[in-house]
This record gives sequence, C-alpha cells and structure tokens, in this order.
Amino acid sequence: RSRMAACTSQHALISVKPPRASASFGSDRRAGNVRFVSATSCCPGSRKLGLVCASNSQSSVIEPAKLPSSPESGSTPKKSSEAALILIRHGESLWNEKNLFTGCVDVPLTPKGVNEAIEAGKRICNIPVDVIYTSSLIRAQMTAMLAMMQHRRKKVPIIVHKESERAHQWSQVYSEETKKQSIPVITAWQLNERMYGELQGLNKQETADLFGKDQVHEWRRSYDIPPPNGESLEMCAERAVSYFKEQIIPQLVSGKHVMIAAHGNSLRSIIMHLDKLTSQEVISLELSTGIPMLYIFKEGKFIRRGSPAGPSEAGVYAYTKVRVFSIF
Ligand SMILES: O=C(O)[C@H](O)COP(=O)(O)O
Repeated sequence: RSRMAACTSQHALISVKPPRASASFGSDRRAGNVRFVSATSCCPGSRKLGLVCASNSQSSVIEPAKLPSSPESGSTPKKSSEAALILIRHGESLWNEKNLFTGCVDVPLTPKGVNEAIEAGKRICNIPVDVIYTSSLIRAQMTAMLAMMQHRRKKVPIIVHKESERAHQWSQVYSEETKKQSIPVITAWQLNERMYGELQGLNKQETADLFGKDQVHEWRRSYDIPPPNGESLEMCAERAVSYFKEQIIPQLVSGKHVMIAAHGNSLRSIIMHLDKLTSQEVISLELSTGIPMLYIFKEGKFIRRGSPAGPSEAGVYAYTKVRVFSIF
C-alpha cells in the first residue's frame, strides 16, 4: 500500500484508494498486467512507471468499477452508450514454457496456461460479453474458450466459420433461442502474434547469448526494427490496429461488449493505440499471460479500468487513473 502510494506520488499515474476488500484478496491477486519497466521501482518486480503495477504486486489500486449492463437475454444487445472491451493475452503456451520464440507458430497451451485462462475467466465472469475476437492461433482460441467457460451467463462460445461458403453454410444455427444462448467467436489472422521471422523456434536465452542481449532486446521490443525476416511491432500494428479500427470499434459503437484474446505483441500494438503510447513508451510495455484488462468504451472514448479482480472481489476492479482517449 505504502509502496503503491509512493509509486503514485512519484509518477502521478495511478490514483490510490485503500483496498476495500483487501481481507479477501487471495495471495495470487494481481493488480494488473500492463507493466512499464524502465527506471525506478514502482512495485516489486517492476522497475518503473506503473500504469498498472506489475503482476504479483500485492497491493492494487482499486475502486468499484461501474460496468455497462447487458440485456439478460437476446443476442442483439440494446444500443448502449457504454460497452466493455476486454483484452486477454493467451495463457502460457508450450513454447513460452520452453522459452522459444513463437510468433506465428501455432502452439497450444500448457496445463499452466489452461489454468491461467480459467483464472482469467473467473476475473471477467461478471462482465458482459457479446462477441469474442481471437487470433487464428490455437493458444488464443483455447484461452478465449476456457475463459468463457467460467462466465456466469453460461453462453456457448461458437466459432464463426467463414473460410469458405460451405464452411459458413454448414455451421448455421437454426434456432433463435439457441443463438441467444451463444456468443460468436470471430477468428482473425490480423490479431496473430507478430511474425518473428527467423527467430521462430529459437531459444530466447541462446539467441541472446549468440547475438547479444541488446540486439535481442531491440528485436523483441523496439517499435520499428524487425527481427530477421520478421515483423516489427510497427508492421504488426498495421494489421492488428487496422483490424481493430475497422472491425471491432464498430461493434463497440453499436453497444456490443467485446472480448479479444490475442498475443503479447498484437495486444501491445492495440494498447499502444488505445493509450496513445509513443514508440518509446511501448518499448517498456509488457503483458503477462492470462490476465484480462478492461476498458470501457463510452461516447467514442476508451477509459482504461485496469485488470478485473478475482471472483472473491466481485465488483471491485483494479483501477488506474482514468485516461480518456477519443477515437474520433
Ligand atoms: O512469440 C513469442 O515468442 C511470444 O509470444 C512473445 O514473445 P516476446 O515477448 O519475445 O515478444
């Protein structure tokens, strides 16, 4: 708490309120998964500038979040001036576990990743979700599905197949009632992890030993320097943020609550856009696996609400100083 207060006064980015439900916070409570690392200490394990303090931080900045409501039934939400946007980086994959560059290689979750996805689902179980977007990669899809299994509405997430006319036709649902109990899951390659080029499959530590720590850090975190024959974050942002603007924002504008399950770098590029981070600031943005982040879309603006807390703290959310950004 005092650490956080110090952090707040130092960087003036987080507003602190005493945790109301601190007694019920579990030991794994994580305040958020957006972490800035660069200079002085903000939270244990991070080195500066907590937009939201690093995961594993005991204390959190919380405030009851006012969440948009969702109609209790019906697949078409009423037009609302507020909509929830949940972003989740997939849980740990088999190659995260082995510390291998993964990029667009389609690797499944580990048992730990499965658990992370389930825990993520518990954190968002009370937040309405009308439509889910995932990348075309299995680790993001597994995460989305496992998370939705925890949702209190118990709607069935159904992947929308549009890869061919036949796939589309053959996956039709002919009951309006059943449709109401379903959530469409739209998969899009544009949300895939950045393509890591010739680093895919290489061990991150061994690559750093071979090419030097600084070179590998530049490939992994710089904005516009691509790894050999791969995508820079800027290139990844071109497709991911364009898709977000063209396909996802219209859903939010129409009042639909959206969840996106994607990847470290495709989500970094979207967060960079939402939070108007500079190409310097995004270097220090790290996302943990399996921790959801909540934004409220209201009147054309995104309000960052941090990371929803676990189920024992229903109604209490990690909260960062509200930064409002207009998309228009
Ligand atoms: O593709 C990968 O290897 C990871 O998902 C993200 O890796 P990074 O943290 O090295 O960008």
